[in-house]
Order: sequence, then C-alpha cells, then structure tokens
Amino acid sequence: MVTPGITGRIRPTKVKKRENLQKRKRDDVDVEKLEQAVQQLDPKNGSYKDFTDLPLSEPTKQGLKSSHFAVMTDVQAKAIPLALQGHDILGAAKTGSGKTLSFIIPVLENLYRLQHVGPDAGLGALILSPTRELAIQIFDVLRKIGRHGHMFAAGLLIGGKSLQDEREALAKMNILVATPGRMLQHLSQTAAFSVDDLKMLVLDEADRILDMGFQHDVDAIVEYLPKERQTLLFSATQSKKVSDLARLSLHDPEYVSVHAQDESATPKGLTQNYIVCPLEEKMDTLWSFIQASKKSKILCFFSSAKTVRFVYESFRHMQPGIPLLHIHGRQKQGARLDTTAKFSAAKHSCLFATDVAARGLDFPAVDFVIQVDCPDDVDTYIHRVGRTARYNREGRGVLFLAPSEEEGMLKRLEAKKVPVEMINVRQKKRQSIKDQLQNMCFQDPALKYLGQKAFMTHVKSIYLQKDKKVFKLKEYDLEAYAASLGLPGTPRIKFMKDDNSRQKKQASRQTIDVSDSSDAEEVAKAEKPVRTKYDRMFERKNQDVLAEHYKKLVRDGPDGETPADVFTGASAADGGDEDFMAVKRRIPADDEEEASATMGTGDARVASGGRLVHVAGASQPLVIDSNRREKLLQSKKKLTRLMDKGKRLVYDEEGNPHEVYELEDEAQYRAKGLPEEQRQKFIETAREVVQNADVEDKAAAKAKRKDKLRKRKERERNEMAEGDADAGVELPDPGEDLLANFRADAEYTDEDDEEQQQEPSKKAKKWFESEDEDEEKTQKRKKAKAAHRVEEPETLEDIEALAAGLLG
Ligand SMILES: Nc1ncnc2c1ncn2[C@@H]1O[C@H](COP(=O)(O)OP(=O)(O)OP(=O)(O)O)[C@@H](O)[C@H]1O
Repeated sequence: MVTPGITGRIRPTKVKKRENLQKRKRDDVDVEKLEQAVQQLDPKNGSYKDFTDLPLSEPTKQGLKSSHFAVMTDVQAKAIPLALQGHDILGAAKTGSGKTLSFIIPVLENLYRLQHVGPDAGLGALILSPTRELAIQIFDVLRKIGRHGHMFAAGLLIGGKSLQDEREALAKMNILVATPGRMLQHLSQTAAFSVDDLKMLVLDEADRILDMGFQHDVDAIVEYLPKERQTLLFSATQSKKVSDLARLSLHDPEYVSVHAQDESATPKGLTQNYIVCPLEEKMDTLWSFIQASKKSKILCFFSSAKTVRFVYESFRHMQPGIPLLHIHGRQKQGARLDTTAKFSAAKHSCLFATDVAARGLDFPAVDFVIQVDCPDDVDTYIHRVGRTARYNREGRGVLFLAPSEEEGMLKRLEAKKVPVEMINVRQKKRQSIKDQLQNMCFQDPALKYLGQKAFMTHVKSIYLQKDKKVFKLKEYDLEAYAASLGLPGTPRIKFMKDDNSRQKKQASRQTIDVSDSSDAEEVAKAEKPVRTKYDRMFERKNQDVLAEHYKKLVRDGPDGETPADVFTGASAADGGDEDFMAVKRRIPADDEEEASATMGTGDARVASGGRLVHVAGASQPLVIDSNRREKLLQSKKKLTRLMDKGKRLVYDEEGNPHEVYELEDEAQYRAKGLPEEQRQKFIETAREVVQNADVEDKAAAKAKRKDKLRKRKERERNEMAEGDADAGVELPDPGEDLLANFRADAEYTDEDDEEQQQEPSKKAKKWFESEDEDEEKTQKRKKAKAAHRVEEPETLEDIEALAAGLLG
C-alpha cells in the first residue's frame, strides 16, 4: 500500500504557486541557519534535554509539540544530535525507550536541510522494518510528526496491494517505510524506481533485519543503494558484529548504547517474575491466571502459530469472561491489522501471539506479558517482555519455565542483566481444565486435530532449538503434555523415530525380563488400564474422523506399539495407553484362529468383550461390541464395505480359471536360467507352434480343395453320362469361388498374399466378357484410382483448395 504525500492540501493553483514561492525563499534562509546550528552542535556534552534544545525545522517542532513530546528520552538525547550531523549510528536502547523518534526526526530534518523534497527529488530515505505491523506503526509516527508543514511525499511499502498501483506512486516518493521483501521486489521489478539519490537508510529492529531470515533480501537491497549515504541502526538488543557492519558499509559508526551503564537491560518500571511450571500444567496455569486477571490487558506469547490457534479456540469455547484475540504470521494481513487495532484500543483483553508481535509494537497500557512457551533466547525474552512497561510506565512480565529449562534459562538471563524473580502459583487457585479440553476434543474433531498439530509443532520447535542447555527434549513429559491438551493419545512424530527404535530395543529387553518371570501374564493384566464405557465411546467417536490425518498422527504399527512408548520409553509390558488409543477393527484371520482356540468354538467372544459375527461374503469376522455395530449388520449398503471385493479371472482352453496376472516368484523365475536364454527359448517354442499350426492349416485347406475338385469332376462325369446337349460350355457352379479354383492349382505362399494386398488380383474373366471390355474396365479403374488419389487432401493447401471448391 502506498499512501501519497504526508501533506498536500488542495488550494487554487495561483495561490498555491505564490505560497510555494514564498515558502521556498523562507526555507532557503531557514535551511542555511539550521545547517550552521547543526554543525555547531556538541553531541557528546549531554546538555540537550528538550526537543527545543535542538536546531529543528519549524514543521518538525510543531509536529512534536502537537504530539506532546517535549522532553527527550536518553536514547533520543544521545542519538538525535549525532544523526543530525550525519553520523552513522548503531543505537541500542531498552524496549519502549523512544527509539522511533530517534530516527524519524533526523530523517525529516536531514532531508529538509538538503531540500530533498518533491516528485523530482526521488527517494531520499528508506526505513526498513521486519514486520508489517511495525512498519505501519513507524509510518504513523512519521505522519504525526511530519504533518505540520513538511512537503515530503512518504509511503508505506508492505505488500498487500497490486504491484502496479504501488509502482505508479513509488517514483514520486521521498521517504519510504518498507518491509525488506516488498522493497526488494520493487527494486528488481520496477524500472522507473530509482534509489540513486538515497541519502539515508534506517534499520529498525536491526538485529532482526540483519539475521538469517532477512539476510538475502537486505544484502540485495543494499546492493542497489548508493555507498555514500547515512545509515542508522536501532534495536533493543544490538550486536556489534563486524560482519554486519561491513555488510552495510557503515562509516565510523557512533555507538549509542543507553543500557550499558545501567543495572538492567529491561525497563525500570517492569516487574519480572518466573514460575516453574511443567509442560503439562501450562494450560491449567494459564487459564487460572486469566480467570484471576479479567480486568487486565494481557499479552501471551507462544512458540508456534498452531499453539496460538489451539489455545485461542479452546479457551474461547470455555467462555473466559475476557475478550480473547490472537495474532500469528499465518493470518492474512487484514486480520492481523484488525487484531492489533483491537488490542491497542481495548481496555481489558487477552491477546495470544507468536513472536510476530514480540518486536517494536507499541500497544498502550499492557498490564501483563506472559511468556507461556520459553523464548528461544534472551533477546527474544527482552523484546517480548518489552511490550509492557513502555516509556516510564509500569508493567509485569511472567515467564513460564519447565523444570528442565529453569537452570539454563536463568543463567542466560543473568548474563544479560535481566533480573527475574521466582514466584509460586497458588495451588488452591489453580483450576484444572483437562477434562473440559478432553471433552471439547471429543466433541469437535477439528479442535482435536488442531491440538494434535499444536502438540507436534511445539515438540518440533523444542527439538529444533539451538540451545540444548535450556531445551532438553527428553526431560519433558510429552505424554502428559498431550493429555493436558485434551488429546486422546500422544501424536506420533517422525523425527523421533531414531529415539523410538532405541526405546523399542529397550522395551523388548524389558519384555523378555517380564516373560521370564512365572507371573508374566498376571503382571501384564494388572498393568493394563481398565477400559471404561467412556473410553470405548471415545474410540468409536474418533475412529472414523479425519481418518487419514489420524492414521498419520497415531501409531498403528504391526508391533502394536503405542504413541506413549515413543516418548516415555514405556515398555511393551507396561501396557501403556494402548487401549486408550487403539481403534477397534476387524480381527485378522490369524487372531481369529487364536481366539477360537483359546475360547472354544461356537459363540466366540473377543477379549475386549465383543461378539464375533461372520458376514456373508466377508473373509473375516466382525467384532460386535456396541449397538452401533449391531445396527451396521442391518444395513446392506454398509455391509458391502466389509465384503471382499471380487477377483477378475481368465479361463484357459481347458476351462481352468487363472488370475489375470499369475506371477511366479523370483526364485522360480531364476531357476529357469538367464532371462535372455529364457526369451530365446520362448521365441523358438512359439515359432515351432506357429509353424506346425501353419502346416496343419495348409494341409486342411489342400484336402478341402481336392475334395471340391473331386466332387466337381464327379458331377461333370454324371452330366456327361446323362448326354446333355450343351456340354460344350463349361458353367461354373453357382456360388463357387473362382479364386479358390485358381489357388487350388498353385502353391500358396506369403508373397502371394502380399501381392494381393498391394494390387487386387486380376479377376478371372467372366464367360460373357470380351478381351476389349476387360481392357476398358482396367483403364477406367486406373482413372478412378488416380482421381481418388487427388481427391484426398494431403496438405494444408489441399484442404484450403478443397474448401475453395478448386479440387471438388
Ligand atoms: N520523548 C518522549 N516523550 C514522551 N513519550 C515518548 C517519547 N519518546 C517516545 N515516547 C513514547 O514511548 C513509547 C515507546 O516508544 P518507541 O515505540 O519509540 O519505543 P522503542 O524504543 O522503539 O521500543 P521497542 O524497542 O519496543 O521498539 C511510545 O508510545 C512513544 O510515543
């Protein structure tokens, strides 16, 4: 979206021209004076407190005044004078300390003094932001400060609009706030967009923009920009990596670090606590916390979009008594903007978010920031917690740490001067929502599926964490965690396969130990959990829903291993949650035999309490363990699903049935010799069969012809004997094939056949035809053939000519 100029009120052209001329004269004088004053600034003496202490243009002063900004924050007082003098800056200051104005004011002022304004001046300053929300926020501040008389055209470039619309506006822009991806897209695709005159490049949340995710885009953007420019980098957590500075070609940058001498890296008004909370208790604790803080504005951070969605959807159904919102990177831009606007305006609300909302966003008056999932690192912690206690206000951050995360994370926080204090959860006030969640997952397969996805992404994110001293996957009770989300089992995760196979080996060893003992069976029985009516209902409810996804998620291997085994190392003898997760199905034939053997024939009862019923046409019996399945027997249509599908058979000459493809196994095939030899043998045999058949056919045809000849001669003899007067003329037998006669006298060959195909054989002259007639007919036939050949269009021209009637 490109928003046209900040200013630009519409007035009659003549008046406007005169005013502009006067203004330019004023500005020239103003600019000269300002330039001198800026050069005389002494940025290091620290005596500048208010904005009015700085040589700023009238429009900027007015903008600041109308926004009620009077006293500068620390970072502003240090950074703005340096930036006004044109220095490159590497600025690090706490969250909410006013870094935005520290670059907005120099951008407006430096371009103003250069008179880099108007459509012909081109792009003078580019401000890059890692997220769209932050870019919008920066643009709003720019607009607020710049709307009182500055003539710059400023735009917001964050995608979401057609490239063409943006293209047209881009060429006129003097200041752009953009996300790296969209900016690069225009630099590489919009021919008229020139950045050759760019004077300033600003990176907000610089450490984020310079990290891996944006590396390619930012490097490519910098390639387009002129080397001679001023560069400003700002962030709450700033690294001074030489490589990063080299990438941006900073010239002797000034380090403006406000929290270096400070005791802590986080704002003074911020109270920071942590609680030790196992993964499986997080949902209960969070719910209880929200219930106890309904009159607050709360921001909760999670590690994945899936978790955000699951918690949002499930809590919403439980009617928490406080408006819930959620934001994550997988939402559409409109939805994200809507949420940020709603949360900004809300007095009491709870926003569930991923780290997309962790940086820069200036939500007013947030009371609590709850980090439900441990942040990747201390920098992320600082940015997240910085959404509260902004600009001298109070706020509170609570970090949930699993017992295994506590030691490692606390060490890292301490190293970066982040003071956190442990508090305890009042157990009496903690409500358990496990049953409610379980019930909701049971009622709503979509929610269950979301829960399964949330579980998997969360586990995966722990697995992928770089800091293995904090995130130790094996230390979490994942089975209990899955249950705490209301899931009917622990979803299976592919990347755990290796660990799993190791555990399987251990499990089998343990099984052997148990089976050695004389009480093995009793042990297994005793440890098998009792299945209630509810369990059975749950299994039925879930067996058909989202079958494909479900199969992927839930282990259903031939070894009967349960999902729980994957993570907890429970042995097969434990029984685990096998029954809880198992989906009832037809008993395989082998098992049926076993069942019959142990239970006796007749009314075979299945171990789980079901009844076996044989369905006509089905090769395997059905387990009837509920009214629902009983009913199934009454529906013919449904039963067809259980029936065996018919096989397609072909019959040989002896009438024996064969399957369409009868394949011998490899060993049998190889025993017969090499493939090439087999092929040759097959060809020879086939040839022999064909030759024999040919000889037989020929002999039969010859015999037939001889017989005919014999019959005819006999008939002739009889006729002669009767003394027929017309015996001089030989009349053919009506219907007798003359060609057959002709062939009877010659040896039949393949060549003959070929000839016949090419040129139909000259028919034997009929008794009433003369030699001349014959010749005439041949000529006619040749002509007709020639004409026919021309009539067949062969080329495009023929077809066209045919269509034009030329050949017709
Ligand atoms: N000089 C000032 N006087 C009064 N309020 C100010 C001043 N400077 C900034 N603020 C206010 O302080 C709040 C935080 O400012 P800003 O968003 O610039 O912080 P930040 O340092 O960029 O934070 P973050 O690191 O989280 O991005 C804003 O609401 C802003 O309006």
